[in-house]
Amino acid sequence: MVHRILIVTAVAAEADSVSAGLDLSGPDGPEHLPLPGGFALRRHTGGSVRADVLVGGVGPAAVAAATGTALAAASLKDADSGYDLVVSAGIAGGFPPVAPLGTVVVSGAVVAADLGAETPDGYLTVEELGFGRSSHPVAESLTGRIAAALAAGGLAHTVGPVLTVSTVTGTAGRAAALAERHPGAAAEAMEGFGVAEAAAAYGVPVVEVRAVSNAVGPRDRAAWRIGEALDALRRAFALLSRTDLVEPS
Ligand SMILES: O=C(O)c1cccc(C(=O)CC[C@H]2O[C@@H](n3cnc4c(=O)[nH]cnc43)[C@H](O)[C@@H]2O)c1
Repeated sequence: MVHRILIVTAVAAEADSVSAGLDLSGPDGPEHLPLPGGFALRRHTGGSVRADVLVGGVGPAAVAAATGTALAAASLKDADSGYDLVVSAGIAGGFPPVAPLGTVVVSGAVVAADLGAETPDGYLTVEELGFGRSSHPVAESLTGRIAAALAAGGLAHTVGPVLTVSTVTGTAGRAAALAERHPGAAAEAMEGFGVAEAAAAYGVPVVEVRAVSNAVGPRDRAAWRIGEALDALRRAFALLSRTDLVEPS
């Protein structure tokens, strides 16, 4: 049985790292498939895996639109075109000391960290406000398989909540507030929750895989390690392309 995986990144540089890691296509490289809305899939096929890589844009709204488009197009085509798993992938800020620079974070949960309300008594989530949801859990069986593959390849990694924010954290105060509100938070990025909402609408499991390019905290551009993070992302997907990620049904 062919396992069909949709991997969504924010920008082309992240998609390039994922594609370089996926050891699936022949010498001609991945097939390019246009989607409505100006989006496009890079289709990697090999063995029993079909992995479509999608550049979805920065932020939860842009990436939800792109992911929803890919999932809708697949669902309208035929029964074999749907996806078994959606992966939100890219670089991220890591919460020190949980997720150091250059390491990989696998989401134990995909959490919308600023989807709620500030009140004089503190922050309220959308659940506390009485509507919507702010977290998508990820099955331990899935995070366990991913973690085992990364460990087997000697790639340093952490499993923990990955926060989705619309504003990159740039102060120690906000980093501390997020860490207190989300115990064990491993990383923050800007797309996971948008990808997860689209995947949930189509009943497809989701997980986030992030490589840490910077620490969550006071803004320090000189300390960013984007090249190292993109290389860790490539190594992660090289290991994952040899791993059975889809739950047996
Ligand atoms: O200008 C800054 O201070 C700054 C710091 C970190 C990242 C950015 C970006 O514009 C990149 C956003 C892009 O990369 C992901 N990302 C990477 N690091 C973080 C982070 O610490 N917090 C949130 N997102 C991060 C994110 O998913 C976007 O796709 C600017």
